[in-house]
Amino acid sequence: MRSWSRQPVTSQQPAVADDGVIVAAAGVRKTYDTGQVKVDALNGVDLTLQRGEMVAVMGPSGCGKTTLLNCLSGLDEIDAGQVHIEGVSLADLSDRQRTRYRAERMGFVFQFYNLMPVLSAVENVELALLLAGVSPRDARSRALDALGLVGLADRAKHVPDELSGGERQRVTIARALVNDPAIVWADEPTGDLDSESAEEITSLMRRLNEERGLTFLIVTHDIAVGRRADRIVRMLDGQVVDEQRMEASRVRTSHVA
Ligand SMILES: Nc1ncnc2c1ncn2[C@@H]1O[C@H](COP(=O)(O)OP(=O)(O)OP(=O)(O)O)[C@@H](O)[C@H]1O
Repeated sequence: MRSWSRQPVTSQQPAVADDGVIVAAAGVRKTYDTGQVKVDALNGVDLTLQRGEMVAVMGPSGCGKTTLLNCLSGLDEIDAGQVHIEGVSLADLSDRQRTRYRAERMGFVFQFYNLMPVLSAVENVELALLLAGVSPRDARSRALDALGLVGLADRAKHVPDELSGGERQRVTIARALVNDPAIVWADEPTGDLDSESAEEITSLMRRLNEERGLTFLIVTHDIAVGRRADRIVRMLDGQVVDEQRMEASRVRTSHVA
């Protein structure tokens, strides 16, 4: 397998900008064109995230939250505007460079886990590392460390079917963390969970944010998640219409492990 390069992804730009801004988006537009209908999902979004922030994106169904997450993370291409992550303009990267950048610098958590059903928890967590050329021994050790961080060291050998919803989501968080990313994008991470598990997952993300300085952008309908964030960004009809700082949210969180 090829080795994993740590060089900047473009020659013109640094891989890491040090002004405290991790995400800078300006005038972002996205239109879905199905052939018959055009949907303006994002209508000029400006958004800045500071390194180490935990931001919740909220708003009614269909207002563009998931589209925003996909466009900011480079999963989807934008039609106008600019997105810089750590000073890197995603538009200046080839598909291959963008994929590599995502793998090296970003983690993802989705509502329905996206775990491989035939793989155990530790195998799910180490998979991306193995694909990136990390040796099996290192990958296993890092995956076990990540499972330890989310309090699941004793479930490493379990397949997803043998885990609760909250435990599965902790595996996806371990998977998102294992490459030591700069930012984690989470789309409805508590959407499939009962309220107790949702609270555990929210506390876990908060703890990882506070203890490891990990930046989170979380798309959510769950106001309990919003209350634990540093900031709630509210969207309507493809635009950011309001931002609310949650001053009291940075309190010590209980450990899940
Ligand atoms: N692949 C697609 N093709 C066409 N239209 C799409 C596509 N994805 C999203 N849309 C439309 O774009 C708009 C924004 O969708 P998006 O999923 O971003 O909203 P959302 O705020 O995340 O909604 P929800 O809270 O229900 O998940 C919606 O009108 C949706 O129907």
